[in-house]
Amino acid sequence: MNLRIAIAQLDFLVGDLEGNAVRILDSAREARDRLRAHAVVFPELALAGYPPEDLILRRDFMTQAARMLDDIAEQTRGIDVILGFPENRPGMPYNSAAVLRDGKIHAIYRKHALPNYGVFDEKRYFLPGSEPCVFDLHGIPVGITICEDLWLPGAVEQAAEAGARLILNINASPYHTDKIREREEVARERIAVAGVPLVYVNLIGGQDELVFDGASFVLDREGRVSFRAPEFEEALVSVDFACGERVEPIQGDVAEPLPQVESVYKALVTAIRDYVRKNRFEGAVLGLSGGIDSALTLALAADALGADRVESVLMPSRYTAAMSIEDARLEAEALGCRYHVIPIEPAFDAFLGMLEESFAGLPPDTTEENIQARCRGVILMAFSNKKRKILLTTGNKSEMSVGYATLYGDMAGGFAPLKDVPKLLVYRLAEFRNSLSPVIPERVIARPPSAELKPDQKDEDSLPPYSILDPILEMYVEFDKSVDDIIAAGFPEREARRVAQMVDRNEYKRRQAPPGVKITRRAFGRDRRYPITCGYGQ
Ligand SMILES: Nc1ncnc2c1ncn2[C@@H]1O[C@H](COP(=O)(O)OP(=O)(O)OC[C@H]2O[C@@H]([n+]3cccc(C(=O)O)c3)[C@H](O)[C@@H]2O)[C@@H](O)[C@H]1O
Ligand SMILES: Nc1ncnc2c1ncn2[C@@H]1O[C@H](COP(=O)(O)OP(=O)(O)OP(=O)(O)O)[C@@H](O)[C@H]1O
Ligand SMILES: NC(=O)CC[C@H](N)C(=O)O
Repeated sequence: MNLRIAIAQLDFLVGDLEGNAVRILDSAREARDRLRAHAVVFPELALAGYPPEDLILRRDFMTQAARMLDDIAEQTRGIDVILGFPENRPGMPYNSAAVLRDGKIHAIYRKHALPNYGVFDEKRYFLPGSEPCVFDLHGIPVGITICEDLWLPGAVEQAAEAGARLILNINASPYHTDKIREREEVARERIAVAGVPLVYVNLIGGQDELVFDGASFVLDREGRVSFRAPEFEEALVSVDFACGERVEPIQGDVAEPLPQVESVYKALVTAIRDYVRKNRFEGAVLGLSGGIDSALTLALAADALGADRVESVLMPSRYTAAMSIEDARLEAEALGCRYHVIPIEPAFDAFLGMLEESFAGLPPDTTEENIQARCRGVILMAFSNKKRKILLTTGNKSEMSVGYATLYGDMAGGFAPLKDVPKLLVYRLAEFRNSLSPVIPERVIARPPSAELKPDQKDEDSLPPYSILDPILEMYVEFDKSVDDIIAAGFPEREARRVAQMVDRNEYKRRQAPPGVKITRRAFGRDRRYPITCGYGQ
């Protein structure tokens, strides 16, 4: 006998209980009628979206979630529906999975392992379950587990001991580079002990600082991948199991993991697209300088939203090189995005005039540089207000780490696509995008980066070269290494200490920065929470 299971690798909008319920019912019908599946499996907390955060603390939200689950169950016929939902037991919320069958809730599993590190806060919201859930699916005992349950010994083995011959693990596992390999490795470790095949169903789509990449998969009992869904695409697909003495997955399509730079590019595109769509913006606007950060951000936005929904503004000052304006024009034209040219000199002059008397006798310094960045911020926010387009900031992770950006200037905006992308990766992403079609002039990639806020300014006047800065930052921010560790790894003491100091001192800036999407092991934002006011430092 064969068992057919549909994997629903779909995007659910956080908080949209009604919309998500409709998607679940529509997909269940499609899985039953088109795919002829015995069961359809949705991701973790599909009904609520992930992560629902403090919505879980609201009684009205939890009551409505319970009502929607009953509604879905009532309308479920001819197929088993397995889905994640927030369980409403007064004072005792659980992160649960339900098996819906023939108009009823047939079984419930409560997640055992609640992740409470990195971007996860599940202990703030949920109590841990302790019981296994094994149900009969067309004569096969099937166990359910939820996401983190796979990352620790316990729940999967317990389900197998309770008789499960197949595990369905439902997930909301966010992307970072190399995550597919990590997931499949832990899954392999678990089933090596449990000795049963496993179906892993992941969420897809962008949600604030997170992006979910899908890449759902099936492992046979030996840990071989017999199916893998594509990354960053919705999919409703079936996988078959031959059920004799053993339950064996039948070989299906195995999507190859994308090369790293391409997967980051897709993650950023997905994050921008979903942030704009889910927050109902008409499109996006950004300042286009002729530098690489804004060039890449424009390409990402155009790929995410379509060129006709993205506008750019070129705002030359007295320090802007003619080449920069020319390159910015070429970038907008190559992508087919509308652009406006608005010199900032009149506003800059007006501000200097207004401050002249108060600042008499004080030498020019970064104050004047910052006024230029803030003139641009005012203009860009006007575009955002008038056109209902989100303002994308262009700062990358290297700059955000060391505070090389102006508060209320180039940091003004609503979403920061490159916030977790180190500068050296910005270059690789630009080259990758150009390999699809040339949209960023080669000299923009080749030229040394400059903020163009004073004559002949180069980033390297204020910062170590990115070839030194980025690896130091990776050690300090992503791997929590000490300055001594960094020096021991061969970096100059002066640079190591200076970089660590800049990172520590600029927490206040990052706390005021717009959200951006996590693509590395450790991003700024909910993934790295340091005090602003802090007596510990280098
Ligand atoms: N602990 C704290 N908590 C809260 N606020 C704090 C603070 N410490 C300073 N501040 C405030 O922050 C101000 C300093 O920050 P801010 O006004 O931003 O100015 P600041 O960091 O001094 O200057 C901006 C830097 O970014 C560079 N930049 C600007 C624009 C673009 C780029 C680029 O690469 O694209 C680079 C620019 O060359 C300059 O080095 C202080 O005057 C004070 O008001
Ligand atoms: N002349 C300009 N016209 C329009 N926007 C500008 C201009 N100068 C700066 N900006 C905005 O401020 C941001 C920060 O400036 P900055 O020069 O640091 O970045 P960049 O030019 O994109 O890249 P790079 O850091 O490589 O120079 C730009 O990305 C852009 O959004
Ligand atoms: N939602 C979860 O339990 C996710 C935790 C898990 N370690 C992951 O990132 O895949």
